[in-house]
Amino acid sequence: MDRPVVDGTAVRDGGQQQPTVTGQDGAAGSSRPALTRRGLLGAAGAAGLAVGAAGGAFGYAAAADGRSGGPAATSLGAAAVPFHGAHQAGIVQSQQARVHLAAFDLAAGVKRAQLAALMRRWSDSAARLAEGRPAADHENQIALDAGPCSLTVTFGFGASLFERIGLTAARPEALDPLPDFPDDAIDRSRSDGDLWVQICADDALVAFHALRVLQQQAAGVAAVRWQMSGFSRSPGATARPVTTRNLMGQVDGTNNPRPSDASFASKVFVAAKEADPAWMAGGSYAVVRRIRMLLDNWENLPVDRQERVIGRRKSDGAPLSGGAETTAVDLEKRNPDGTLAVPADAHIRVAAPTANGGATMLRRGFSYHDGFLPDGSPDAGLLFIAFQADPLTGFVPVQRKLAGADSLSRFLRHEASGLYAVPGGAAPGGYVGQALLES
Ligand SMILES: C=CC1=C(C)c2cc3[nH]c(cc4nc(cc5[nH]c(cc1n2)c(C)c5CCC(=O)O)C(CCC(=O)O)=C4C)c(C)c3C=C
Ligand SMILES: [Fe+2]
Repeated sequence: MDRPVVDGTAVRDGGQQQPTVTGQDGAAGSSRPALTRRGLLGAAGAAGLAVGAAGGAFGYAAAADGRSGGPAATSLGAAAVPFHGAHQAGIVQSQQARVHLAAFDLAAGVKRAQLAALMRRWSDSAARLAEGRPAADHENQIALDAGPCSLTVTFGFGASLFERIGLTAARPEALDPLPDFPDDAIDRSRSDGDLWVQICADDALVAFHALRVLQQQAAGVAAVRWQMSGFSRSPGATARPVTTRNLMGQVDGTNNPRPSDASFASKVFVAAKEADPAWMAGGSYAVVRRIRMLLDNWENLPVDRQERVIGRRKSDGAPLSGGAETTAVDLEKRNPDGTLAVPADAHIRVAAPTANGGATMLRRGFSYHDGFLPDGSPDAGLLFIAFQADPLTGFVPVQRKLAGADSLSRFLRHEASGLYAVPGGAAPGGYVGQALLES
């Protein structure tokens, strides 16, 4: 799982700060200053939104204003991420506490126009829910009283979609199936899919509400193929902003690219002038892998050996070459006995962009735990999610190398896999995928 990448990160992880409305363009400093709950509503009003008529919006608005007599909504509830923008929300923002991933397959015979109507409906609902308003239809009141809780909804298209709606020529080459990697144990029934949705929020009810609304709105057009749920650290759980940990206990996300990096946008998003096909301008490609951790084996390994598997200290995430968590890794550094400080098969050495022709991706994974297997071992691990401008120069070369040379791989099983084209963001009044579906 990976490190928060925008200013909002620090806000979320530390949990002690004021609510924010986080800009979704990902540029450094794109997080807007803290808004009060009244300010949030004021901003919504200024954008021409109908806040406060009935249902969830009224409940939230009234509570926020203190008119309902109940306690005021918290800063966590009031935090909002705009749905509209150049890029979709849910990519550059720090991980929220909860995630639902779902893939949908189109019903037989569904035409392009029906899919366009669904994408419009989904986009409209995602925009409303991200503001703490009720969905336009199929509103079930599960999230009644709650604020938006940093809800983001991100939509993607799988390779199988294009032929189904007669748009084969518009399918990006970058959506060619991922290769099989050594030791993959992929369950295809929990992989792929025509449509992909990533729903993230800092509240479990808010996240499930969005999932249920989208599922019901798709009835007759698309049905759930697979669904997975995950979690990350809750805002306020730590005394100060810190990088989150994964279920192996490692500090995870330190060396993610940051929006302030000069190459960030070109590595993560498809540039408009290079977009091929053109409808992917401002978009990204999401690689999704369900990676089970063999935790019984891992936890039997002494901590000093665990540290050599990753190449970082477990206590604070500092590289074994020295310094603190954010100190640049020195891959040449040697111990007094002449051995490499970061071993040759350490995860961070094998995965590093310098070892993979500059391959870079924005990792935004979540932990999952789905109970215990018959042998008593946890069915738990990482919902690995990586965004990049091109998976052929991002995920693919790195995973190819990891599968052969990474000492972490003997503690992992890749069990499900998906690759999705994530179109650019929608403008108000538009919908995600419009440039494809109305081409
Ligand atoms: C193909 C890409 C990657 C997969 C799959 C992957 C799985 C995976 N990683 C961890 C834990 C950590 N990964 C860390 C760093 C790191 N991982 C990748 C890529 C994949 N990881 C990259 C590119 C990097 C950064 C390398 C660098 O430049 O230093 C770390 C260290 C902290 C950090 O920088 O994030 C940890 C810890 C797990 C547990 C896992 C599968 C379950
Ligand atoms: Fe990793």
